[in-house]
Amino acid sequence: MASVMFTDCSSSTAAAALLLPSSRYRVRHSVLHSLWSMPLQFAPVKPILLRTTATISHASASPSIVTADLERAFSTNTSLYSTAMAAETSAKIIDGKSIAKQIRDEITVEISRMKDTVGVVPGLAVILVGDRKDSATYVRNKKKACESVGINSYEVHLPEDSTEQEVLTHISGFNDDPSVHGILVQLPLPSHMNEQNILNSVCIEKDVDGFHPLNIGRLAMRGREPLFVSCTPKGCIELLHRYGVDIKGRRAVVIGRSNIVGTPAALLLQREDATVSVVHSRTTNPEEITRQADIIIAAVGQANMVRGSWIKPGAVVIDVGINPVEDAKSAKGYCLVGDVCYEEACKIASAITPVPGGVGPMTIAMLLSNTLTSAKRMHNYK
Ligand SMILES: Nc1nc2c(c(=O)[nH]1)N[C@@H](CN(C=O)c1ccc(C(=O)N[C@@H](CCC(=O)O)C(=O)O)cc1)CN2
Repeated sequence: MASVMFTDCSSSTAAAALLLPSSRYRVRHSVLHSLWSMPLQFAPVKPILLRTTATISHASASPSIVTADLERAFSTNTSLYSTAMAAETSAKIIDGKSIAKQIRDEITVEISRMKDTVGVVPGLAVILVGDRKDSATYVRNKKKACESVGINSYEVHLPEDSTEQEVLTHISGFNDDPSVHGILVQLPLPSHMNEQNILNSVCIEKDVDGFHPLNIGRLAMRGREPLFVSCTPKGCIELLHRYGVDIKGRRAVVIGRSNIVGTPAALLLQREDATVSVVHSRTTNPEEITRQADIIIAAVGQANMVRGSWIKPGAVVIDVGINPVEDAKSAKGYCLVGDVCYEEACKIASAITPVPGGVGPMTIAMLLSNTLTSAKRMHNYK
């Protein structure tokens, strides 16, 4: 369970203790509050280059992105570049919801082609343990997304007090089942379970979440290829590609160093030839480091932590955070905000993901993409 913050960026660290579904990738607020909220001077610098919308619509037509990890959605040698918008104009919105829809459409076509050609239908097994409402919602959305593209889904829902061994037994069954091409265990797991043991037991050929240490290890090594890249970081990079953001040679800052987002996001950016810094709860002067970045990926789980003054004019901002904040105007009494103070950032960045509707939908789209990749690989289908 997570606390609810206030929507106003200036009071972002004042938590009101209401009980709500947890935000993702949560870190200890008390540590972050003191270490991350020191004000810094604003220093204007050069904006990053973005391709124009003409290139983006070209990108939309390409189906190639779903066929291989990190494959480029479109050629990078187009000369349609423009300088980013000036600081006083609003940032371009990086629309994860619509890109995710495009990707689902591309996957639907691929799956139908594979079924018609070799008679194989990809299968995804999902294991959910416990009664967290947010996890149940994510699993439901994953099942719906599978249905929408033609992937078979198999769900095991275990009670909160299940044993680790029960989870391992189900994983072992799915590891041996040829109709299952992808296995995922919804996180977080109940605290009495050893997450590491459980994630290690998913066979790497079916590790569509990309959480197995061998897949993460391969991602970290030059000359090695992971079989799968975890879905949220992969979705972040996919958004940058599809919006024509140059990564090569750029300075990137990843805020947060979790195993499932921050660390793989930093590794992916490095593979794309960015110069990468990771800012975390023990970083001194996080604002100063972040303000040098052309590309920022914020994945820390603290509402509105990244203020406008942290952002270099023209930078591209990918906000992974999904944090509930108090909102009297909403029927639910809360709304979702990111780790970045959107109202400030959109005046300074050249492009930014919204929350909701940014990275979140991409996580599920990338899961579908990984499941398709897995089925193709197992059946040697191009
Ligand atoms: N096994 C895994 N566990 C978890 C993962 C994961 O990738 N694999 N990631 C998160 C949760 N998650 C998927 O599992 C996820 C979170 C959020 C969204 C999403 O679409 N968010 C929407 C807003 C949703 C809302 O209204 O509540 C958005 O940002 O627009 C999708 C998937 C932790 N666990």
